[in-house]
Amino acid sequence: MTDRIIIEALEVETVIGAYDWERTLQQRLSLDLELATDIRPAAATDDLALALDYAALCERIQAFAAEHQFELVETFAERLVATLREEFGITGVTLTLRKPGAVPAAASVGLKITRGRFAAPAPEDSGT
Ligand SMILES: Nc1nc2c(c(=O)[nH]1)N=C([C@H](O)[C@@H](O)CO)CN2
Repeated sequence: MTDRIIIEALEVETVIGAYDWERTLQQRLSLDLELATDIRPAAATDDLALALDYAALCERIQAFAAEHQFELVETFAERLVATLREEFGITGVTLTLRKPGAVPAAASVGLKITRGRFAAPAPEDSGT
């Protein structure tokens, strides 16, 4: 299964940074996500209840950003992806995180991680 829900340039505000001055203000992060899913049950029924709801995902990501304060973007990314996988039952997530303005000479800096799997596991060897 290779279907994916995508979320692009989702902006969140959070306290994040390794330096003292960063502990006292909110900074903006921009997030791109690809989330493994099988769209066929939702497509066959036209029923949101059977879909991976991108609006609910965005709301949860905004709440996660508001309720946590990390020093490193690495920690934010790893913990966010673990939370989404656990709460939404998602097998695979790719997250690109950008912290615009962190390095004035760069448009943005950040990271990209993939956790879990996007393809269905290979059928088990029947032994024949
Ligand atoms: N790999 C990382 N490098 C740096 C991070 C980070 O989170 N991961 N953070 C900083 C500072 O907080 C920076 O964003 C302040 O401008 C520096 N390097």
